[in-house]
Amino acid sequence: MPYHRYRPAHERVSLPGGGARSWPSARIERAPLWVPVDLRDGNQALAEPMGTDRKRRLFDLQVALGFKEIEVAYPSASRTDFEFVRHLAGAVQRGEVPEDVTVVVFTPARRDLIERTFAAIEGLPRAVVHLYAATAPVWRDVVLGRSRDEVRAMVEDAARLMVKLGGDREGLRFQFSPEVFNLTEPDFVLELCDALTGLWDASPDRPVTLNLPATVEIATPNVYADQIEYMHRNLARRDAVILSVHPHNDRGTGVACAELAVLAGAQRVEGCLFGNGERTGNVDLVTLALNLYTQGVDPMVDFSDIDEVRRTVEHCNRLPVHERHPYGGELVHTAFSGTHQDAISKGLDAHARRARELGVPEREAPWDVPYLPVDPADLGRSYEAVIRVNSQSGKGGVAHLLRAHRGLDLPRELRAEFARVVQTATDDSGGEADAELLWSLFESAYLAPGTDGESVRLADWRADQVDGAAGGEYRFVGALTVHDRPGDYEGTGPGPVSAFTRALAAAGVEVTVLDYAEHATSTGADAPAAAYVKCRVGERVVWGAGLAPATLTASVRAVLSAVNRAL
Ligand SMILES: CC(=O)SCCNC(=O)CCNC(=O)[C@H](O)C(C)(C)COP(=O)(O)OP(=O)(O)OC[C@H]1O[C@@H](n2cnc3c(N)ncnc32)[C@H](O)[C@@H]1OP(=O)(O)O
Ligand SMILES: CC(C)C(=O)C(=O)O
Repeated sequence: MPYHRYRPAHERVSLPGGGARSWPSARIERAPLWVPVDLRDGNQALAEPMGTDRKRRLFDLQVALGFKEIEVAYPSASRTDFEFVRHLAGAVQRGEVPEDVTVVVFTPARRDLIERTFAAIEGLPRAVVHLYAATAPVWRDVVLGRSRDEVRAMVEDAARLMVKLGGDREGLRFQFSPEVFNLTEPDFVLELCDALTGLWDASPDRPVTLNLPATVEIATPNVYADQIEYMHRNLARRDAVILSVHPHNDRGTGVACAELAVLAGAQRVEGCLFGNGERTGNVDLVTLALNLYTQGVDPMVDFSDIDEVRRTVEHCNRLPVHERHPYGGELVHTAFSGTHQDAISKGLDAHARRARELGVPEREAPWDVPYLPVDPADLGRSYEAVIRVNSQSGKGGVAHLLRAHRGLDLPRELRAEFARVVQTATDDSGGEADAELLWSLFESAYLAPGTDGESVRLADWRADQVDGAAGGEYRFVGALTVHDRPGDYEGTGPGPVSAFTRALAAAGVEVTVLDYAEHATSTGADAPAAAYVKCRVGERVVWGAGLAPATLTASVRAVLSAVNRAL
């Protein structure tokens, strides 16, 4: 590959004086103003641009999520976009749009198109008109065919026209974007931006937005951060400027660029939900906002039902969101691999314990669960999807699903044993074992023994305490069929389970109980009981399990399960 055709970024952009920087040691402690541009920049990247219905649906979603400034159209580009702005003007007048929401419309620096843009926003009480022009050398030379001075004149003419058409209109503000800011000479951008804030008479009461796009990402994010910090330090009328950024994602570092830009002084970030947009997309606002959220900073937007947001965005864009997309992808909170599942399962238990100790609901307790940077419940997701089992899963994941779906808390050794049963099944199928399949594997491995066709069957049994016996002896009496030979047997022991093993011994089946556990499968007096026993049966050591309304019955079934598994 002829890599020598490409030039490194430091040869293409350099800051006067090398660029002083304070951003490396800064922290983001509050959310910038997020401005979704899905309805303009995102829309212009779609094979089938949105009509009014889809645009309105996405706009309403963005309002509901809490965005306060929303770029809605390029009204001079098409009738659809013009009409959408007219539609919104009606919606605002009907009170359908909250008063703290401002719409932004986008225009190139061309007289006819600017006039059309102003016609579109007629009657809108609050709006930002966003002017853009290409300023980077290649664009000046190749696209516009204009020198720096000619570009400056073009931009200033456009800016003056905007003042003429709406300069004294209350509720109207102006925005400027030097296209491909990150490839434009810093002194030229500064010159243009300062000229515009002068021309538009930017003031703290009526600030101008200067939006500095990484139209095409060309360098590592630290370079963009330096460029933004340079502007932040050198812009005139800084207190009358809202410094905004608009990163694209050509190098896959749009999020990093936006975050470093905010560290460097940006106050506003334009992007799209789930990163739709030209080529590799605009920076993803969902990721940015939730990155802040998971640092304990209020993101000022609400993604508590992330799946609904994703579905709406997919519907409006007619594009899928990748399953691995940060925060919102279908699989991002799911672990298939054994050690991750084990850690998550232990982490969720520890979290529940911590909440109990602190006396707070689980949703309020500090979050520290391995492999899950965010509590899926905060995004409207259930824990059910967190652990999914396939052949790469281990005992932790298998045990978690049995506990979550069936209330079974298997002893550690039994977990390992059952995990091998599951792995054999998933290795054979090559697929996933969902909660239903796990249950049926557990049933046939542990709960089915003792039914018809098994080596040892038990019918009509009783286990009673023997009156007056020292230490409270038990007697077990039952009809046992061993290898198809029926008989009535009894045994006594210090507990009902040992009395049962003696009855089994009387029937010729030698069983020693090595370990035992039991628990209720849910809360409440009627909760069915689960019992687990580890037995030596002849030469073999096996686990058995039993479920029943009463603990004693569950224990007897567990012993029978072990015996039949061994035989
Ligand atoms: C980085 C960005 O996202 S920029 C926004 C990009 N978005 C879009 O282009 C979507 C909407 N665009 C459109 O519908 C059309 O391009 C229109 C209606 C704006 C203009 O259409 P046309 O007049 O047919 O021009 P065309 O689409 O070929 O655009 C190229 C012309 O625009 C000029 N141009 C490009 N950017 C600008 C600008 N910011 N200001 C003024 N003129 C510009 C080019 O120099 C070229 O002019 P030329 O024909 O004299 O060489
Ligand atoms: C902000 C505008 C000009 C834009 O969409 C870009 O540069 O990517």
